[in-house]
Amino acid sequence: MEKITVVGSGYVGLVSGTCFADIGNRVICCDVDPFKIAMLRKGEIPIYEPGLKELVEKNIEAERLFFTSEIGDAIEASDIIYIAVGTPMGESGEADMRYVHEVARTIGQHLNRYKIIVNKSTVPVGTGRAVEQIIKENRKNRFVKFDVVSNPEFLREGSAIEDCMNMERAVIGATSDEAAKRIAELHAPFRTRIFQTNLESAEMIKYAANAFLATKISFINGIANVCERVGADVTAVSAGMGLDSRIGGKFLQAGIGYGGSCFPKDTFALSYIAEEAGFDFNLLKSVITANDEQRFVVVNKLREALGSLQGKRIGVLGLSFKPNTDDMRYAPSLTIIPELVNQGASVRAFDPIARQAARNQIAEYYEDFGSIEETLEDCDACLILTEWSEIVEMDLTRVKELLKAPVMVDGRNCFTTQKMADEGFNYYSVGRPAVTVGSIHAVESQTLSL
Ligand SMILES: NC(=O)c1ccc[n+]([C@@H]2O[C@H](COP(=O)([O-])OP(=O)(O)OC[C@H]3O[C@@H](n4cnc5c(N)ncnc54)[C@H](O)[C@@H]3O)[C@@H](O)[C@H]2O)c1
Ligand SMILES: O=c1ccn([C@@H]2O[C@H](COP(=O)(O)OP(=O)(O)O[C@H]3O[C@H](CO)[C@@H](O)[C@H](O)[C@H]3O)[C@@H](O)[C@H]2O)c(=O)[nH]1
Repeated sequence: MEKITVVGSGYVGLVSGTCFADIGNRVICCDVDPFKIAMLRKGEIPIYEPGLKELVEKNIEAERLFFTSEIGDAIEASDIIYIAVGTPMGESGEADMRYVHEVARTIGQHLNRYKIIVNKSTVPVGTGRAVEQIIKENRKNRFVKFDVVSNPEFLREGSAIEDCMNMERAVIGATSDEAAKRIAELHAPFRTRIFQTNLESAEMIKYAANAFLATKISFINGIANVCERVGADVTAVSAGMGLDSRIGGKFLQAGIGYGGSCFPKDTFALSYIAEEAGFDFNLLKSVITANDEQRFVVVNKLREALGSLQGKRIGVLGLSFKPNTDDMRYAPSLTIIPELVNQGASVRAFDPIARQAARNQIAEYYEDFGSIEETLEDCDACLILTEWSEIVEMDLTRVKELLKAPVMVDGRNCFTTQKMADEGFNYYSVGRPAVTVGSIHAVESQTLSL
């Protein structure tokens, strides 16, 4: 049993802190946000993450999980201190390190005995060394020792508990073998592979992994755009590609590009790191540009399907950057909805969970509704931006009745083209032949014969 303090109780800190508690450790999660801590103490979860509430409650009851905004006290009480604060995108694309540095100062000031400081936030190479230096400069007693370890996090929002409990690997970068061994042992109950390396490589692995996944997505979106123009079907193409184990079938779903709190900022940060180091990472820059452009594919399809967006009413289904999360950071909807409005459309929108979070960001651009039915009533077209299960499973016959005309643009390829042809929709998805019925023949790609 280790005594662990996790500084930062957001998506990563709260989930990993809870999972560390669940495998038998005594964990204090702390945060500068007193409202978050007050909620957590009552067993209320400030974010939407499936299964998290139950696991937090279980570990509070078992007296393994505690919450506080007294960060100094929490640091003094533990032997392993995890840093899990945000590293958002700075003004020039760089990772904004102010929160990590602030935590390092606080740790230095409260270094009352030997501790291992573990960085879980996604940080540029050199951060471990910088954290070490800041702690040294701030510790009151220079004889108190400590070690710094990098242990980047790979969980995905929406399946965070599952990803943490069954992690594919734990990357541990350290300058001290002893400290690395202790963090490896902490992970033993997860029965995962441990990959031990130096601080710098561990920090780089996180950015490289995210940039590679982002590259896969931009690549398949590029292939999808070609597929549309030559009459191929990207779903078949990615399935066929994925059968080659050197390629793998995961992360080859074409759509409206990646969003979320990680890929957009981490690709920018890596591009910035490369530039600072004297390397112009053109491939990565193209991945970013391709992703930005991919958002507009669905706007163009809608405009082509409807002739013009001027005066048209569009029913948007899904606002979060992916299903099973309320996170709106860099969600494609934040770009797409204002663009629809700029082109003269009015927007009605629905999201089962991210409704409030979305409203906080772009409320002036759309009206939001509590159900798919209310949203789509009398709309000129339906636009799918997130593949929430209730959207994928919606009653298409009813959808057709609600819409003025059966026009659907699907940014997530939720339905087979055959199904949509059978249902009688004019259906435009990404990288697949358009399905048209009646008089609307707007998209360049092939029409499915009915
Ligand atoms: N969200 C993910 O899916 C994910 C996955 C892997 C890695 N990461 C990385 O993990 C880090 C955290 O991401 P997140 O999504 O959990 O962020 P978040 O914004 O959800 O949470 C960060 C928390 O840190 C708190 N905080 C800020 N400064 C603090 C301080 N000085 N002391 C105590 N608390 C402080 C904030 O109040 C906030 O609650 C980032 O570097 C991110 O890139 C995120
Ligand atoms: O084939 C795919 C897979 C994903 N996406 C999109 O890519 C984005 C990111 O998806 P996902 O990776 O599932 O979500 P995140 O929760 O952002 O997780 C990523 O970012 C985290 C933060 O760094 C990492 O820890 C995870 O390993 C990494 O998958 C979303 O907008 C998805 O819609 C696609 O368009 N096509």
